[in-house]
Amino acid sequence: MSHQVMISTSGSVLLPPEAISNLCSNLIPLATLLTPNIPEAQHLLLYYTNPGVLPTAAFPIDNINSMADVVDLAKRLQEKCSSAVLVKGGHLPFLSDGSVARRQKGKAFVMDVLALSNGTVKIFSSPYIDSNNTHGTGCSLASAIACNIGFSQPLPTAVSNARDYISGAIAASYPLGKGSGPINHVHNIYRRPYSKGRFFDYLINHPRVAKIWNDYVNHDFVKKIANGTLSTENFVWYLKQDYLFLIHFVRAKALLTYKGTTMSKINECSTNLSGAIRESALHVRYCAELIPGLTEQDLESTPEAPATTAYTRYILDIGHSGDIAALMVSLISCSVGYQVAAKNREKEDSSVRTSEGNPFWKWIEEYASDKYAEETQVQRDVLEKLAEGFGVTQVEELVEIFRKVTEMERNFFSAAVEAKIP
Ligand SMILES: Cc1ncc(CN)c(N)n1
Repeated sequence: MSHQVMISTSGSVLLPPEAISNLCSNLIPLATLLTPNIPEAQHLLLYYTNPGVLPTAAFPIDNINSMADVVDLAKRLQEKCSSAVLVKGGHLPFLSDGSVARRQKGKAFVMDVLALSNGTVKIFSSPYIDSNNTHGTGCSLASAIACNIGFSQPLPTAVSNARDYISGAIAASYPLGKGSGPINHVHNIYRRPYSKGRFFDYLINHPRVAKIWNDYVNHDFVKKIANGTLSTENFVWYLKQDYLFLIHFVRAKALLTYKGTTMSKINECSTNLSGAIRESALHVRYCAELIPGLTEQDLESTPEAPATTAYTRYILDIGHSGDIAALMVSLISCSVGYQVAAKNREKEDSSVRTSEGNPFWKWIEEYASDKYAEETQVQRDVLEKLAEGFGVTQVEELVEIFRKVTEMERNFFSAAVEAKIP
């Protein structure tokens, strides 16, 4: 890793032109990622387009008027140098409508644009923190990304986690010395390994979980639902097993409600209870549509498949032996995973999915719906609030619970694809 500041936060050009050309010819070709601020990105782009004319002063940032301009800058620079490029927007906060905030900093977001060498672009956004103590932000961000890459995180995850770390470090900084104070690098040393409001993201990106989560939310079963190639028999097999699953899921939710010791917690948990009951009624209707004459009693008397037994008993066991946090974590992969899985398929184009005339498409619509999103959001909010008080060992135990249930979700989908129906 090398970190070289070309243009400081205050706009001073810190590298002479010869050094910039050296940087571009010798160092940048070796880099995995460049992390320029906007003036640096403009300087570098100019060098690549016309190496003979290197300005000695920074560009005025006024010529960037929208998010699209930053995306364009990142993409053009990425195309010129072969490494990925993260253009940092800390100098130029945006409003939520994508326009430049200029003097309305309180309402603004910091947007960073990552242009990857495969042509994709990712935009990261976080609330602008109004602080003078931002000294060393750029160097620390680059170092944190490098550390995360060292932990084998994919580049977008490494960037996202490093940004969280930096936001926490700015929020927890002190005005030390004269002028801009430093960010607080040790802000999370004795604390939790995730920032406020990001516990769920921490879970799904955890090295022991990430692959299983990805297999689950991009499972062939859901792909086959989305393109209509699943057999009706396998879909009905799944609906029956899922109906049995939901019985125990609702029981576990009831247990969660029981564990709530304040009226507001009881209220939040019971909202979700009715959501799961609504889901099971939907399954009964689906089954009756696909196989006329099939009743709720038929669903109830279906023998449980091993994947159903394993998953439901595990959740109920956590419900009996664990606390409210453990039970919430054991239930959240189920709720949010379906939403992500359905959304992943819904956003694909018609060459991969078939919504018209596809008897299973309603399944995608249900789990990608705003109603379902509202229900999952309530659960996420409750969990994030709880996560503000988790201890270090507790976090490790919760990761393991989440890993297990996510694996069981994946296995449940696999069982539905693989079921041999006579
Ligand atoms: C097994 C399973 N997981 C999740 C969901 C969505 N609540 C569900 N219905 N069934």
